[in-house]
Amino acid sequence: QSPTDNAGGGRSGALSPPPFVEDLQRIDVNPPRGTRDFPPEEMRLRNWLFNNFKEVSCLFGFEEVDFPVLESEALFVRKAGEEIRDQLYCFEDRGNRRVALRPELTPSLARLVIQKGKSLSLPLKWFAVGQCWRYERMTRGRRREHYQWNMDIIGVPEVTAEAEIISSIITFFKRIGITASDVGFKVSSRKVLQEVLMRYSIPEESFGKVCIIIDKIEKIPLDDIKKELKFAGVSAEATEKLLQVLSIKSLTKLEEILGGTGDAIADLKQLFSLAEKFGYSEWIQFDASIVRGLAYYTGIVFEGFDREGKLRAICGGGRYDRLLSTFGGDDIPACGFGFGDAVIVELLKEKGLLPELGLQVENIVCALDPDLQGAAATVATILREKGQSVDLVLENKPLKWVFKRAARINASRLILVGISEWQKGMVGVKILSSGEQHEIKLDEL
Ligand SMILES: OCc1cccc(Br)n1
Repeated sequence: QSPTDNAGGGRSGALSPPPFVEDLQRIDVNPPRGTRDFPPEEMRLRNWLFNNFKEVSCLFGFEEVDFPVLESEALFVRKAGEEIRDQLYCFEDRGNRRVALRPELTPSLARLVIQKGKSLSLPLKWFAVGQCWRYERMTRGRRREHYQWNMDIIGVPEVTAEAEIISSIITFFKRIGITASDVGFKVSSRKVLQEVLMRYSIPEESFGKVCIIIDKIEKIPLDDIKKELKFAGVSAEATEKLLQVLSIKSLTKLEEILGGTGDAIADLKQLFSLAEKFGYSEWIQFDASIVRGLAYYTGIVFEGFDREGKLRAICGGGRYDRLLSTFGGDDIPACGFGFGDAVIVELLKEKGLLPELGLQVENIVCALDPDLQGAAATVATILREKGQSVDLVLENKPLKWVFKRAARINASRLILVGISEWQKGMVGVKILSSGEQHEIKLDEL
């Protein structure tokens, strides 16, 4: 709509709609179900959070990457019964291609690593912050999108990689005021389950599916878990053994049950020893029930939890040494984590740790006379070219309005462009915190 179309609206304030609009239905001005807008205040908090994600990633020497939000559906169609598959936001595009809004970032990362192939020098330390989607029936009123911070180390088979990425998350928590009294990490290894299943000759290809069933152990009745395990080919005896092992909370006990020769125990012992050296032992504990809900994990798995038990898992991750070969690539050992942007904000609210993030502008510049609007623009440009932020008053407004806006935007200085000062090549400056007022030359701004 151009300004001249102003049908009946006054010079100031909202324009009344032109005649043809009346017979249109007003659109729904809310964002689509399960999605969020980020108006300025929410966007400041989001930027604060993401800046901490990125600063920690760079502190650990990681490089930022990103991928399309839209991916081929084939990237996510794993057959292990994962919730992330059941809730895939997928459709057929106008070219009849099956596509999906990514529900996570790791498969895209794996795709890019395969695509780049031999041109990459390992190890890779990549991070990303990206919006991920799920299509969940709104019966539960949950969100359909969130932003995930991911850090991944590709090409390191040793547990030092897992120890490093856990250290990065703890560094993040400490930066934003979260302590080991607020949050802990439950750590286990899928090799624990694997060693049990192998003793009962459960085929390797059932492994991912069994883990997904076990991951639901606190979400559905135990009888349903047993039924699903039976359907997956796990005998009643094997199921009982599995459940017994899953209740173990100490490495010593686990070693008694599994024996001290397997990789599971060796990996976990090494991780806890490295935790000591990194200085974060108080943050982590062994918990055999942790399997995580993604089929592709093959080793150490972990999840961050709030010790008050009020919130869902804050973050989670683990080792995934076989993901690339599922896409036809050569396997490269890898581990990483995902950290969503919603639960952490709930935790910060709970702990009274949300930062105060008001708008801050250094200068508000105002012409005292409509004929000086051009002069005010000149002053604003001089200040901006010096790297100073300026809110330029763009209309002829009473001073009362200007002071009110200056307070709302937390301006430090009010620059008044008046005719008498301007004729001397000067402007009026008012320091808003002290009220002190003086005239200065333009080159002293
Ligand atoms: O935590 C799983 C997940 C994936 C995509 C979107 C949202 Br909301 N949540």
